[in-house]
Amino acid sequence: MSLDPVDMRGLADPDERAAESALRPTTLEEFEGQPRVAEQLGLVLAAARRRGGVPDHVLLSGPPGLGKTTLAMIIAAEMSAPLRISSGPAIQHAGDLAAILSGLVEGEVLFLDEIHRLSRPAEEMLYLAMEDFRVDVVVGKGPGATAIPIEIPRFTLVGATTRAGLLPGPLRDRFGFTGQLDFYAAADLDHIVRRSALLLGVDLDPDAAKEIARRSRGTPRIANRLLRRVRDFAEVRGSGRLTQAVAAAALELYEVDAIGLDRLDRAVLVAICKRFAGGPVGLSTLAISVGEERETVEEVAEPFLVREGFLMRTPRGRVATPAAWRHLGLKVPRDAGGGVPGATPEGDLFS
Ligand SMILES: Nc1ncnc2c1ncn2[C@@H]1O[C@H](COP(=O)(O)OP(=O)(O)OP(=O)(O)O)[C@@H](O)[C@H]1O
Repeated sequence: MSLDPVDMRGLADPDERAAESALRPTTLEEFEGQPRVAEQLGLVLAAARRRGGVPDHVLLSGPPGLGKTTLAMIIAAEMSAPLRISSGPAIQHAGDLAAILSGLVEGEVLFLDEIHRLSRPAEEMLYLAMEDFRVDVVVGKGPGATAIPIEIPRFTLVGATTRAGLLPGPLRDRFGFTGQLDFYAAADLDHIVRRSALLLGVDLDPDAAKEIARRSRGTPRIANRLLRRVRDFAEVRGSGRLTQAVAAAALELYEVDAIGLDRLDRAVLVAICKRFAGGPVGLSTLAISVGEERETVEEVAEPFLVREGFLMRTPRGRVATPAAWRHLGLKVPRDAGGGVPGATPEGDLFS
C-alpha cells in the first residue's frame, strides 16, 4: 500500500487541507522554528503597529509546506487586517489583478502564492501598485489606447515562492522584507507534532513524537500529515495510543523510511543510481524516468535530497552522492558523486 508522495505532502485532498487549517498557529508566538525570520518579521510588524501604518511588502521563499501561507495569515492577524488570498497561476490577465487590487481596503494583506508564476503584464502592474499604490487601467487598443491611473488603498503584499531565484530583480527589489524559510530542525518538528496531538486529542508518547518528527522531511505539513496517518493506524490496528513502535510500523506501511524519504525521493535516487549509473542526468530525463513533472522533482523532491547530501545539482545534470548509494543499500562505485566539475551541494538550477 502506498500514498501518492505528492498527495502525502498535502497538495491535493480538500479534507486534508481542512484538517491542516485547524492546526495552523495563529500568532508569531505560536509559530515554531525559523527563529530568525520570525524575529525579523516580528520587528517589521511591531514597528508598523507603533507607527499606526501598514507594514512593508513581504516576500517569503522556501520549499512547500514550511509555513509561508501560515505566516501570511499571522501577518494579517497580528495587524488586525483582513486577508485576501490569491496566486500567480490564478491570475490569468492583468485585468484580474487590477480587479483584486482595486477591491482592497486600507491596510489589507494580499497574499499571492506562487508569485513567480504571474504573467508579465500582471507583474508589471504589480510594480506600480507596490510602489505608488496605483494601477494603470488601459482603455482602448492600438495607438488610441490610454492608461487611466486609479489610486488604490495602501496594502501589504505578501508574496510566496518556492523559487526566489526565478523572480525578476525589479519585483524582488520592491519587497521591504524577505524571509527565506529553511527546513525545520527535528526538535522544532517534535514541538509541532506534540502541539498538533494536543489539538487533535491524540494520546502520543514522547518517543512517537520524535519518530514522526524524524521522518517528516524537515516540513511541518508532512509532520502533521504523518501524525494523522499514525493516528489512523493506531485506531484501526492498535489501542489508539501512539507509541514509537506504532509510529514506526505505520510509517513503514506508508513507505516513509527511517530518515523521512518517501517513495518519490527514493525513486529519484534509484533512477539516478541504477538507470543512469549515478549521473549526471538532466532534470527532464530524470523526471520522465520517475513519471513525474519536472517541477515536482525540482521543487518538491530535490531541495530535501540536496540538503540531506544525497543529490548534487551540477552544470551537467543531477548526480547521486556516495551517501545516496549507501542509503539505498548499493555498493558505492569508485567515482560516485565525483569527477563532475562544478558540482555544488546548493548548486543552482542547471538541467
Ligand atoms: N512554524 C510552524 N509551526 C507550527 N505549524 C506549522 C508551522 N509552519 C507550518 N505549519 C503547519 O504546516 C502546514 C503547512 O503550512 P503552510 O500551508 O503555511 O505552508 P506553505 O509554505 O504555505 O506551503 P505551500 O507553499 O505548499 O502552500 C500548516 O497547516 C501548519 O499547520
